[in-house]
Amino acid sequence: MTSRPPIRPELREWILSTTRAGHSVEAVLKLMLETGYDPRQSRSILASVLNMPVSALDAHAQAPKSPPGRRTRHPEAPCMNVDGRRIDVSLSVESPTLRVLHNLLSDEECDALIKETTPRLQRAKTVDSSGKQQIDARRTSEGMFFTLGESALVKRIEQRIATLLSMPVDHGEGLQVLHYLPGQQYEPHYDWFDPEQPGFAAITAKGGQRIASLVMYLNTPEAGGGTAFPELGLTVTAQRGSAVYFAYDTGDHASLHAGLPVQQGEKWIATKWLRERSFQSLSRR
Ligand SMILES: O=C(O)CCC(=O)C(=O)O
Ligand SMILES: [Fe+2]
Repeated sequence: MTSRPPIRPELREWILSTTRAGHSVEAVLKLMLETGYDPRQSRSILASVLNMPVSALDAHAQAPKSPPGRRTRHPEAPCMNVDGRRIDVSLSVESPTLRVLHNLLSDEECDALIKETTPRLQRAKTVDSSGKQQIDARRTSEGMFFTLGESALVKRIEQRIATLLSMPVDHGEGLQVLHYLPGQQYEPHYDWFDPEQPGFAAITAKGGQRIASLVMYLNTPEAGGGTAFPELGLTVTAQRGSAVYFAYDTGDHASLHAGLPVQQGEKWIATKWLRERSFQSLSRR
């Protein structure tokens, strides 16, 4: 293992602000070389700050431009036939783009996902402005991430989502499962990453921006626990096997949403976030 040299905070900040301002990785490397950094050192520093392997950096630097971002296909009422299932679209909103879906998952799939998750729970984390996972007081649930295609069940669900939204599986982040107990909630937030945050370049270096979310309910809480969209005055009821899908552009404030406090019983959800570009390699699947 090679240990990485410490990176001066001013240099880190300069790299982040320069890439955030739209300069390519190649241009940043060129500037570093001109300032006197040696080629190997600059690549290693840049890869570390942008949180990507040096090999990905090389591929990035050679690529003339990122491919244009893709968008999900929005499910259409009254229903979509996917994977031998009839998925009902019971509510459609156009701004923000939002769909309530019934029968996305079977009862058996919901129960099996909860069972696979239970031994691996820990306090849910959010991504901080530098791209690191952190415990967040706004989110009091417990949760965990599956890797892409981690189990046969996860793979099946991911494939169903990919077909439903017409988006390759590798544009998805790993499935996140959250567990809320009475009083626990997820306060209002956006799922897209804020370009004003210093870590934006690092968070979006792989996969680009988030473009859509799918929150799947794995059980029906006895009371509370819906997903609220305050800008719409809408609360989607958490119901086993159902889901809320919403798509957004960067800066879309109408997509503000919250997991309301569970009042009685518990709440289990699985969330799939979609990126505009390929987010991960499928080589291990
Ligand atoms: O718990 C909910 O209903 C919403 C979850 C959510 O917003 C998220 O996982 O990003
Ligand atoms: Fe969210």
